[in-house]
Amino acid sequence: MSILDIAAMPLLKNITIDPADDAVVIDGVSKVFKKSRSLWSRSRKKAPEKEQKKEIRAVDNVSLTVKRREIVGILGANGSGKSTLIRMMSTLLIPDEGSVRIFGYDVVKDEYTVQRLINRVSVEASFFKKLSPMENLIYAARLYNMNGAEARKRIREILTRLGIKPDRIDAPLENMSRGMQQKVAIARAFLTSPIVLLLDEPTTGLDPRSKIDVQNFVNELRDVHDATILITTHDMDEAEALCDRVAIIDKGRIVAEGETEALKRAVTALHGKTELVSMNEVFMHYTAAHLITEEDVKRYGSWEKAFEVYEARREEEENS
Ligand SMILES: Nc1ncnc2c1ncn2[C@@H]1O[C@H](COP(=O)(O)OP(=O)(O)OP(=O)(O)O)[C@@H](O)[C@H]1O
Repeated sequence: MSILDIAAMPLLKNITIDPADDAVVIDGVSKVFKKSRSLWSRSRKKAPEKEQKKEIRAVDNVSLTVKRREIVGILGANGSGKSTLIRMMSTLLIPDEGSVRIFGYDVVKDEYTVQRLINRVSVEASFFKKLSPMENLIYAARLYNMNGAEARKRIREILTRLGIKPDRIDAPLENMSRGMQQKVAIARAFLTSPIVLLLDEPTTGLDPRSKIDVQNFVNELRDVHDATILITTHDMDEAEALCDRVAIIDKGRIVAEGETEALKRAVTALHGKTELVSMNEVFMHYTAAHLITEEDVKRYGSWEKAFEVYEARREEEENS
């Protein structure tokens, strides 16, 4: 029996899963935040106090189904709603509208069962920084009722697989780079039960070699251990290398969905090109193409540059 199969067992006792069920069913989900306006914009707009809050539809009527053993990428620019969606799937936020089901269990009604089925990895992982990766992961293993000696062996194996040198495994976490700490967060998710794994920008800040280590591990989790994986990313190469399917999200809405090859073919045809466009072009087409004019391209020198300027402007407006 492999490391991950054993890890899954104690955690999933008493939960019934039908392997024929879809792993994740998101149905018409929305989430609205109320955000205070900045002092600057308040003084400019001179709105009365009670109108000072603006509503942000972070996730807007999203529906998405993920089959068991699928790797699905959620692609979106900064602030497009990716993390909010992932947080609703992992019970950290309650949807305002719609429902999310994980193997048939509702994230609101069956919160505790869902928490045992999913694992979310994110940069803001909470660790005891004075303790070593091994100590932190042993702590996590205890929470999941794993046997100490077994856990120790598995932790060493996973950390080594992720490229953490043996002498760093027992040294304080606070002395490690952000990228290395990110790997420890990934190891923690792999250590516990990866039935559905939610990876929130898992390789942001990692060097190319480490990115490949993580991507190989993600692939292995699906191929060998039947995990279902959702990944949020800005990295189009990663999406292409890893995902069976992607959903592009813009201002909280899914604007395109499908296999990367099919999306590339569709955008190539829409642009009347003969050579297949890149995933970057697909992304830009669905998120901003209609807003960038020929004049913008001329002014900034290239489509990509014009897109960058557009994104920066959008972020600035949002924060005002
Ligand atoms: N707790 C919150 N309170 C108020 N607004 C929020 C909150 N969380 C997110 N938002 C807003 O909701 C929108 C979507 O944010 P979200 O973090 O989901 O985007 P994202 O696609 O994950 O972005 P990034 O790639 O930068 O992490 C943004 O406008 C953000 O400012």
